[in-house]
Amino acid sequence: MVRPNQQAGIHDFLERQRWFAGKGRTFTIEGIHPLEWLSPPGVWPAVRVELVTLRYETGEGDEGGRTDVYQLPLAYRDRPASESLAHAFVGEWEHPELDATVWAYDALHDKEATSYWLRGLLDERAEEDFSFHRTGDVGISGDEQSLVLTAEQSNTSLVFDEAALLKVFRRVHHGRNPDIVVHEAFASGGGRNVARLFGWLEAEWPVGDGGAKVDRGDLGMFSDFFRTATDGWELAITSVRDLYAEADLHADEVGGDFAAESYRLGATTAEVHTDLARLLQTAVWGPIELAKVTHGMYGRLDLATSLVPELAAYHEALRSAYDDLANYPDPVPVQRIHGDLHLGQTMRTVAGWRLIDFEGEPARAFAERDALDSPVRDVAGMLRSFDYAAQHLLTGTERPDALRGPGSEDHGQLEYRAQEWSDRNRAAFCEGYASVAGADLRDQAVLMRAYETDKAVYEVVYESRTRPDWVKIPLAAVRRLAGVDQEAT
Ligand SMILES: Nc1ncnc2c1ncn2[C@@H]1O[C@H](COP(=O)(O)OP(=O)(O)O)[C@@H](O)[C@H]1O
Ligand SMILES: O=P(O)(O)O[C@H]1O[C@H](CO)[C@@H](O[C@H]2O[C@H](CO)[C@@H](O)[C@H](O)[C@H]2O)[C@H](O)[C@H]1O
Repeated sequence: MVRPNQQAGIHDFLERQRWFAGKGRTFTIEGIHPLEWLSPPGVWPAVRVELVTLRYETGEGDEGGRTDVYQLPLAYRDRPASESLAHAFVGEWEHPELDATVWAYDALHDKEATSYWLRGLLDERAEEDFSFHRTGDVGISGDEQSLVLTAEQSNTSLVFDEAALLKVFRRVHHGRNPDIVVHEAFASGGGRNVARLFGWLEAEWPVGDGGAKVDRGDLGMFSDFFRTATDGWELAITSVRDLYAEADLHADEVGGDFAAESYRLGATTAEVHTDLARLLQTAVWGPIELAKVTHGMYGRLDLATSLVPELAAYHEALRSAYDDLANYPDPVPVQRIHGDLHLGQTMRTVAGWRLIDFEGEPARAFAERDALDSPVRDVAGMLRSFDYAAQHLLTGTERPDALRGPGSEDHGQLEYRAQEWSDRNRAAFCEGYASVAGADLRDQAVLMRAYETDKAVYEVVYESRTRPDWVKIPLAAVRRLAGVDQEAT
């Protein structure tokens, strides 16, 4: 039974979380299913994972009536915790099993609670409805304290002693999590460009109202933590800032030129694709599969146009990119890919580039996320990302000083430089990719245009929902891809 205080506390807590994808939509909590306790009886905080099923009552596009299951690990205390946990407070309610009034906190922020996850992995703990699986030596003792990563995430990640990372999946589903499938394939088959897998936590829970049917899925993944790494997005935008600071210089003349890194990142991406093709399934698409994939693209464009009316003006021109793909005469090799590749999914370590987060686009149905696809989708995603890195400072609140007040006449010049930075790094990435793959994907212009269009359309919806100031960036790409602005690629 869901108690009113519990329901209200969890509802409000979800709405405040960066990782909650249902923000701004009306939803009700349909059920809360607790797993077995992680903590022993009689110990505070009492800790367990609770699975919250919610239903969107109304919504935009395809959201109405859909249900989602969110993972909420809770730490119950018999009195309020210190101020430092205030941001993780979920609510206060009567707890019949604990026979007490409890103060509930998000357990992942509570250092006294998170050791149950690390110990669970090291001991390969198994209970009736959850089990930890360890795939190798983690190299830590189990007494390490956790830190929650502050990165903007769709999930929540904890670092133990800068040695192990636990990513707790917030939206859970039946079946294997694609991130674990890919890391497991690399762990067993070799391949150096992704984090080493240490293990995962899996569970089962009833579907709907506790009937006989159960879902079985992954709740979290443990991996190597790259302690020396810097996020690719941060590195790229540092280079762009350097360029703006030296607006009289060209992209190849400034100290922070990024092209050599973009080239290496292209080569790493091609290596990852080669490994994925070697380790997991591959296939070749003919006309039937191309009709299916373009059907998805037309559908996403129609939905996006209904959500963001500004797209209507480009609708027909964008469709032509998909028409060309639907009529593509040659077979198209497909394989497992990353699925949501952008600079924020890359990390530069001292030993080279690494790719993270193989879960696919957060807005996509889980059933579609492990579908085979062309590597061109990932390359197109990265090309979009270089465009974002170059453009985002010219947009909204983050404009550099040079674009504010006196001197803002420089805007045209900075726009020109931004385009130059984007072109230079997009080209370097493709050349690096070709150096390993043996083929330059820019030569596959039909595929490249269709996938880049699909991504830009996705981004228009993503930005209009999450960062309206930034929607100009993908809209500019939409105009270019529709042939309205004849800029360089
Ligand atoms: N193996 C790793 N080592 C160090 N930092 C990592 C690692 N994996 C992820 N991160 C950091 O965590 C952030 C979020 O990771 P990601 O897998 O993209 O999570 P999400 O799926 O929640 O978006 C990344 O932007 C990066 O800063
Ligand atoms: O990292 P996630 O899996 O949560 O991906 C989502 O969020 C991304 C933003 O953080 C979003 O990426 C878009 O913005 C990036 C800059 O912040 C840019 O580099 C990407 O090219 C652009 O697509 C991603 O689309 C979304 O799925």
